[in-house]
Amino acid sequence: MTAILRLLMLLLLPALTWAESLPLPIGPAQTLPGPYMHFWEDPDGQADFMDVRALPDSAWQAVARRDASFGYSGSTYWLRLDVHNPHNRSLGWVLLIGNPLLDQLDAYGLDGKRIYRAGDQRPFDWRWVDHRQLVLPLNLQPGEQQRIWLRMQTDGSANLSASLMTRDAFDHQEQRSLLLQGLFFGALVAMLIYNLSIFCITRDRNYLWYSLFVASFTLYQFIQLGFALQWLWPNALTWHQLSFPLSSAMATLFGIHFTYGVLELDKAAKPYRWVTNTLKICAWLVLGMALFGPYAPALIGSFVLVVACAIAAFIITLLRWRGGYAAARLFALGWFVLIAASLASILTGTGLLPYSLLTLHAQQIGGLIEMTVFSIALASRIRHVQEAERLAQAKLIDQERRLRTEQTKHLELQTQISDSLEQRVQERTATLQDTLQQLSNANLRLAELNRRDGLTALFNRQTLSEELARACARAERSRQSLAILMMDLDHFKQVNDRYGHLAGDACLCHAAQRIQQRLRSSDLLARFGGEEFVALLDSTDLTGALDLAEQLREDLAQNPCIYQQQSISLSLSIGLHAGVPSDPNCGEQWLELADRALYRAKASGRNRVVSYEAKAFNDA
Ligand SMILES: Nc1nc2c(ncn2[C@@H]2O[C@H](COP(=O)(O)OP(=O)(O)OP(=O)(O)O)[C@@H](O)[C@H]2O)c(=O)[nH]1
Repeated sequence: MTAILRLLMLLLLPALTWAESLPLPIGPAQTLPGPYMHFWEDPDGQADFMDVRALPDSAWQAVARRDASFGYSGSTYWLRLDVHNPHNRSLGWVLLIGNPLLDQLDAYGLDGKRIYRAGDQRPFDWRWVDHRQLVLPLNLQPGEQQRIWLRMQTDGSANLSASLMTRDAFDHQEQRSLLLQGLFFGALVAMLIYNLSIFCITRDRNYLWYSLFVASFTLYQFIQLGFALQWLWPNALTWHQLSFPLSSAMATLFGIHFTYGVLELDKAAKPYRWVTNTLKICAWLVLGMALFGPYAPALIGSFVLVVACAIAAFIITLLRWRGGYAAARLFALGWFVLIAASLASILTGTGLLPYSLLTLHAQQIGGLIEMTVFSIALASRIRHVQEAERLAQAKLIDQERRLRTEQTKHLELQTQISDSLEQRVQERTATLQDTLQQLSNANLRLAELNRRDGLTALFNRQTLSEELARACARAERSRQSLAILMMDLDHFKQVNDRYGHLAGDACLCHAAQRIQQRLRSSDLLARFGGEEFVALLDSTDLTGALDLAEQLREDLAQNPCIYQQQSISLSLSIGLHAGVPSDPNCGEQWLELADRALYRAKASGRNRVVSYEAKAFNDA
């Protein structure tokens, strides 16, 4: 009976045990081993494998979820997993730990007594399989059951992200994964080169900040996905540890610079700049912490910074958008995607979000979308800047055109003013010249009038004196004869008395006219005073002078003055002197001699001509 019971127990034991054991999958499917796992937390991390094996079942707790995720506690976690091969052949399986940032992962029970030791704080060549993630090979014979113990210790997210699959399924998934990762990093590198090229061409610093942002984000992803330890620094473990928060903080810092520049916050209100500067300081603090501080706070600090900056950038972008900055629309979308992706990634890391391909690669997908959106936004910004430049240029051309029109108008006006000024000056000059001419003519007339007698229009006595002096000098020089006739109307007082003064004036004019018309144009006739006239005869000798004087006397005697139908008879007494002057200043003297001859004519009975002769006048 006991033997039968023992046999039954032996037969049932695998079935009972298999109830808690994970059947190894077959085909392309992969299994998440979480629900079959139990864990024991070792806060001090002091327990060794023997201690853990000796733990009672009651010490173990079921993970009870598809992935084993314990957040950022810093404890060491032991996990226990029973697997069995329910198939009739051995396929070769892989337990893939999809979190390459686990500091240490030890596995017991994989391959006899060999202990699998790996993690990103262990040299890369310790790994059994040369892979960026932690790949634990499993080989179970048909019907075989095996218990695996995993020891997980990390300062980062204690998230196992384990999945179980056949070796073939793993190889297949790996090919697909590498293709996607290649596309992902290829896209990032293309964006980096594209934006760097634009920076080199345009010298717009926003493209440099964005390029640095993309470069840091690419490095961050390269580290997070395990490529960096595999390919870049397989043995630089300390650097590898700090490089993760460092690259995250760098990406954030460059993202802040990029946002600041691209949203033109230097032109925006002060609070925008305060917020940005505070975030920059925080980014530098996290950078310092990553380089010189403990890992876990630096890592959490970098995550908090990413979320804070993404939220701040999102809000600032929205405000700028509302403020009329149209280019902010696409940036807002980019930041929103980054926030969602970062939150999903961080929440997965803390275990609050369940493990899935989407949550595992949320940051990659979000980052790629965000980078693409930013690139589009930057490209549209180029168009915006070009459009603004075109408008500014058009405005400038318009302003220049208007300026030229104004200039032309101004020039025209200036020409008009200058023309009219010139015309006015010419007119004024002409008027002035005319006035001057008139003045000169008036002066000439005045001078002429000054030389004439007002009543008879004959030369006056003053002119006679001047001309007499010139004539004497001329005659003396040329040895030509000169004659002076002094004429006086006889009994003119009686004329005045009888006919009146006006009649007397008319008689004076009549006599002047009669005498003038008998003289040559070169002779000069002047009114000497009252009813006396003097004639100055150039180149005339005594005979010629006596002859002319006689003609004058006779002419006046025969031609009375007719005044108001009255005939007024007039007679003329003439005294003369002629000869070649021996002294150029003989004028006044000769005048006196002619006057003396006139006196003699008057005394001799009037109406006669008497010539001055020295002998006859007792002057010899
Ligand atoms: N109407 C007029 N009379 C004048 C002018 N000048 C002088 N007489 C006059 O001429 C007269 C000159 O008179 P007298 O000197 O006595 O000479 P006379 O009467 O001509 O006598 P004799 O010369 O001796 O023949 C005066 O009555 C003057 O008033 C003048 O401009 N107009």
